[in-house]
Amino acid sequence: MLSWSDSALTLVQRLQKDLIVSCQAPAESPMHHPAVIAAMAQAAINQGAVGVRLDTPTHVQAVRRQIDAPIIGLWKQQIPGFDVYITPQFVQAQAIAQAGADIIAIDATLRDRPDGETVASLIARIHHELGKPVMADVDTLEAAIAAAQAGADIVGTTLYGYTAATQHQTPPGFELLTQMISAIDVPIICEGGIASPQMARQAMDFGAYAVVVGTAITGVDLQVKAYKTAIQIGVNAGQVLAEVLAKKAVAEGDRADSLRYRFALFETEDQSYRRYINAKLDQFSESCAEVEPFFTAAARQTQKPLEILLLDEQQTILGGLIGSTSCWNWLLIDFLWVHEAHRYQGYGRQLIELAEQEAKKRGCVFARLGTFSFQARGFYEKLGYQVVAQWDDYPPGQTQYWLKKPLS
Ligand SMILES: CC(=O)N[C@H](C=O)[C@@H](O)[C@H](O)[C@H](O)COP(=O)(O)O
Repeated sequence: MLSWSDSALTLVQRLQKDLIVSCQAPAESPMHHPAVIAAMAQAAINQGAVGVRLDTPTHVQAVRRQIDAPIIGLWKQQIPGFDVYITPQFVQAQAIAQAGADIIAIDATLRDRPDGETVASLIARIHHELGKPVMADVDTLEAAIAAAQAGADIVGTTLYGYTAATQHQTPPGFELLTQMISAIDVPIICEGGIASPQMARQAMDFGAYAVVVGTAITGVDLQVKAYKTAIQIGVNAGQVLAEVLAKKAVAEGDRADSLRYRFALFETEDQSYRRYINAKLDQFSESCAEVEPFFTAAARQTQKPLEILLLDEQQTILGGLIGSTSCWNWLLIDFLWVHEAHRYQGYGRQLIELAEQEAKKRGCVFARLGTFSFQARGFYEKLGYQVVAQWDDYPPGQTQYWLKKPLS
């Protein structure tokens, strides 16, 4: 009789040198329905995909009823206080296995995990208690090596570009893929950001064991949005032009080539001109090779709000810090306020320190903020911030200061 690890091997071998289709949809989309996911999975298998990758037990169950091909199952769950979200705990792995998945995908990044579990202990439990092979989704080479040592049956580049450690990278992670292939002896699947058949071919040429493609094949919502945005920039350009021509010019003249130009002063609530000029400048920045990865839409989408409130027992807001962590590893503090009855008790300091701690967890290396001469420059300086610029007479009679602090 075959042991479970022999049958796991046979199962993994069914994926070799071929295409796996990820059939997932955003929770708020009408596509996020078991019947729709099952139809997508069936269509993928009918066209020759060797396996599918699915989120949630309900979807795994619906697809299992229809297809025999290997299912890589996962369950995305946000656990408060933790960033790992792909099957973060054993309970989700168990539910996914019971729903009929053949391989369980887990987050195997080096980030903190709930339940005092480690990647190694989770893999061991999935192997021994559920009898299923594990696909370890990673972001870095270190995580890949650790996952392989922990007994992962497959390692995937899935989380490259999606974690603080890799937020400046844009999938597909071909470089990571090749590093993983030379460093570890476990099948490596290239997953994430494969946007065309040519890219899938490229991943195979780099030595991937198999390729998982999601959005480019089944991501109706994201694809429509991307097409729409691209078209919209053009449409806005047309609108901008029409409206510029219709506006009263504040200056006009003749160019050397005898074409007329005009400058139109806009006073409008409409944000489309602002967005248009912004998008054009971003296009320029993306075209500068040395900074291109920092300006891609995917990189900029990694900017995350960071908001901390100080509340009393009745949940009344006594203070707060509002900011964000930028995609370029900076903590940006926009506002800090503490109710006047509660000042000078260390709450402001705590808000800043908590924000810095969280920002460091997200990989930030600097913090920046602005303050006015009538506000709290001394307070920030005591916390290690240094003035790097100032605007005098802004507002009249006052000065605005910009301060910076290294977070290391
Ligand atoms: C990062 C993350 O949460 N990835 C998820 C993992 O299951 C899915 O949302 C992706 O669609 C899947 O990895 C396939 O990638 P792409 O859709 O780029 O082909």
